[in-house]
Amino acid sequence: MDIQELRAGIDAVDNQIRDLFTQRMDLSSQIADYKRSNKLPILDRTREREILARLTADQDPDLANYTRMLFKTLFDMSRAYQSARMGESQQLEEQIKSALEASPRKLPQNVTVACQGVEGAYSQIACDKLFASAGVMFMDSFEGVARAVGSGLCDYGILPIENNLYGSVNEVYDLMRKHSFYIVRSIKLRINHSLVVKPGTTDGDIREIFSHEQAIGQCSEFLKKYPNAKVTICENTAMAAKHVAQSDRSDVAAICSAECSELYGLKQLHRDIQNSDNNYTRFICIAKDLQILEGVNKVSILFRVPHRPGSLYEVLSTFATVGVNVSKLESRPIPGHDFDFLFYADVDADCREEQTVKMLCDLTRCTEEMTFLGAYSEA
Ligand SMILES: O=C(O)C(=O)C[C@]1(C(=O)O)C=C[C@@H](O)C=C1
Repeated sequence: MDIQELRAGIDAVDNQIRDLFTQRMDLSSQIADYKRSNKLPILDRTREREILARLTADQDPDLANYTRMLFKTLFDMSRAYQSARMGESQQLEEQIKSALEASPRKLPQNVTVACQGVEGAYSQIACDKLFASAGVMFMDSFEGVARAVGSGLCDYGILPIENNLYGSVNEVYDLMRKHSFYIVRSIKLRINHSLVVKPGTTDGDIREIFSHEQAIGQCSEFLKKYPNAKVTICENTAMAAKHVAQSDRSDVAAICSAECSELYGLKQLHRDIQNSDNNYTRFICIAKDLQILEGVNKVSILFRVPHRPGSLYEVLSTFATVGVNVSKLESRPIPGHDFDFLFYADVDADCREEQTVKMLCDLTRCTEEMTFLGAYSEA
């Protein structure tokens, strides 16, 4: 066969592919309508896997790889078509616009705020800096804080998100996907830890040291001075201090703040014991509904991209196109999904600007999943 005949054959096949593609996209759009009415997510990975397995089962293995590539691209397009149909980006645009109109200008003051731990926790110190006269409700866990805000029990919640020396508080990142809440403010708190004991306890007595794992990590150099002491992790530094204060033992110590030491009647045996003086923790203030307060300059999002070359690049280039700096990019494995990761990004952008809203809408199209976590300023 000469090349002209072969090309005529390809043209005929291409016409069929185009017609079948149109037919497929039309069916996909009808599925989008069904999913919207039944509140189902666009992505159905099990269904995609089933299709790939069925189509490649009796194919030559070399060709099967190409079939997989072709169909993964078709799924990407199908999902993008569905999300445009479902108006995901339009919903986001409307949500931001109505929050800009309805939000208070500043954080209201006579409110109830959920913090994890007990009196004296660093979260409470962060809360006191953001709210002059809030009622604080203490929760057992970070998840308790997210739940208190989600259920409306508390107006706001405070959660630690990262420490510049010890890194991210992974549990809080995981909560962002599990619970629906928005970041409305963030605050950077300088953290100075002390080693505290009951009056009378001396350095030589110490056999066990209690604290939160982040504080233990931040004081790892100092802890080398106590090779014989057991280090025990607590939920929170304030809980560690309370535990030491209430213990009958005189061989225990806690790592916590100076404020906490005073609150529980303990003595600071050593101050500023953290590995570096440049020790900061960022806390986020969360609310159930989106609130965009005055002076916002940061946006946080959570997203998932397909496993194909260039998919993360596409997201990053969306930021670059509008000249937006990415101040943080963190990836977290998705529980129950092998080697599937979620990305969390903080970007320096003003949500009151049209181009930021457009950028966020573009992101809903080039990601498999995109959650807008809020627009806020950092103190
Ligand atoms: O079957 C579905 O649920 C669809 O939405 C269709 C489709 C596809 O294009 O085949 C698209 C997205 C899903 O992730 C799975 C499959």
